[in-house]
Amino acid sequence: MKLRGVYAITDSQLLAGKFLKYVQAALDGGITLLQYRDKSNDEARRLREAEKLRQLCEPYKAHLIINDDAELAARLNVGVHLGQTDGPLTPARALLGRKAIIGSTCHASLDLARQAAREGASYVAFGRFFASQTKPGASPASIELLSQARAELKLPIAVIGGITLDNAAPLVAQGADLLAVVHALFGADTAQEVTRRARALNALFETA
Ligand SMILES: Cc1ncc(COP(=O)(O)OP(=O)(O)O)c(N)n1
Ligand SMILES: Cc1nc(C(=O)O)sc1CCOP(=O)(O)O
Ligand SMILES: [Mg+2]
Repeated sequence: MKLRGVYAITDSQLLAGKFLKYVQAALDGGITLLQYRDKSNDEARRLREAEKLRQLCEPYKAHLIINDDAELAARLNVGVHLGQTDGPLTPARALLGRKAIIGSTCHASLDLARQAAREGASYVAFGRFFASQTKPGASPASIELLSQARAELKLPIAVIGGITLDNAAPLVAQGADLLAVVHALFGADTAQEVTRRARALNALFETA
């Protein structure tokens, strides 16, 4: 399975009232991964929404990833993204099986990425590369780190944090495989614009 392209991440506040419509629009735009990121404790709603997203993803062959919650991912037989305080990778891999996509937040640290690779991650994520409206407090990462990581790591590399159509090209040129975006996609005024932006971000991989 090739992990390359646009990695759309949901935001429950930003998508209020248009959640499924905008996700469908992103899928129409050809996203590779969709992350369900909901920071609430409403387990029933989280299960319902994640199930719906899995159904939506299926005909597009896009992969659903659950943020933070390996148990929910196991329940739905989909992937998970784990940050440094979201639980260890090794038991998540044992729980989800060898084929599951498991991502790991590595901030700006090659050491964390090496460790994630040893512990069975499917991809590593570095960020934030630019100022982020979604997560303004995220710690910064530099494009130099990205080229070092690319030279050393065999795993796909996701980049995140304030990524837009205007700033993403250098990240792809330095070896990013996955452009993880919230606002640059789902902050659009219309569903048609979500699709257009997803296509335009995808097109950056064709010229790289
Ligand atoms: C693709 C991707 N990269 C990084 C993150 C951030 O994960 P984390 O540090 O656990 O922070 P939260 O997203 O849980 O607030 C991510 N979700 N996805
Ligand atoms: C969830 C998240 N994690 C980050 C990190 O740096 O680890 S930045 C971020 C938010 C990404 O949203 P946007 O594309 O709107 O900036
Ligand atoms: Mg997390």
